[in-house]
Amino acid sequence: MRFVKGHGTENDFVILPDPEGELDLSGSLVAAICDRRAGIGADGVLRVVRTKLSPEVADQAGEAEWFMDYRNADGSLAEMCGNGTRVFARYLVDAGLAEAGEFAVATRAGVRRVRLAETGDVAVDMGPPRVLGESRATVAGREYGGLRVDMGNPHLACVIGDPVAGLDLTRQPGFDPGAFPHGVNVELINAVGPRRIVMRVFERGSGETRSCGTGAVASAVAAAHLAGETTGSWEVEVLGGTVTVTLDGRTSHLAGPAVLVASGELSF
Ligand SMILES: N[C@@H](CCC[C@H](N)C(=O)O)C(=O)O
Repeated sequence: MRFVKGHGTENDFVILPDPEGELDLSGSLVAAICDRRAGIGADGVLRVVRTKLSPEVADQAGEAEWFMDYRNADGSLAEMCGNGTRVFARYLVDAGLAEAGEFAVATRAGVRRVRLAETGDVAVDMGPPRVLGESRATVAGREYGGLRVDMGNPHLACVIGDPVAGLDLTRQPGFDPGAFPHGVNVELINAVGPRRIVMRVFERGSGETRSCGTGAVASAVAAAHLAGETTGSWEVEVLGGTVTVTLDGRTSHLAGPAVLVASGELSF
């Protein structure tokens, strides 16, 4: 099985080209590939398959030729992955499957438009964030209030007003299962300057990761909400670098580096 490895601000993925949809990608195979000692190691898998051959998103085939079939490191499915979409776009162009410039990608959360800049950055229109109210997360016995933000996938974005570096995110933060029946990605955020925030994230299905695109947008939305703003650009510092989130009142954009670092043959 061919694979390519890539990352967006160190949110890393194993890309599996499967244009004709022939791969039987079980949850246990995904978990084995993502294992950082016995496998390649990654936060998730991006299967590259033609949209028209994927019944769950075939209605997007008129707009997007390729479907980003995203799986978390534990093998679970997720609706959307912001950094994954950017790395997926980089792969499509490098593999000659899409023309550089602007094009659409199918995801479980709907069509997302991506744009490759000459600088090497990849930007994606992430769609309108939906703010669903407030909730609470518990980290190492301490409760934090946060905003529930739906980015196609569920987020609880908590601006904690303190540095996030020392937080223990080795375990899943506590959350209200009534508010998040399918689990949640939890962001802990500190505002460090005008429209500049530092974020750490515990991802549903992957644990703490060094970046999360949907989480960065949810975090910018939470910081904006607290500041009484609805539009503007936020620099979001994550463990793996910095991404830029732009909110325009209608939709949201995520931009940052997306690179491919290796390719090879899997013997699973
Ligand atoms: N890292 C991703 C989000 C991946 C999915 C998430 N773990 C979930 O289960 O919703 C991103 O960059 O958005």
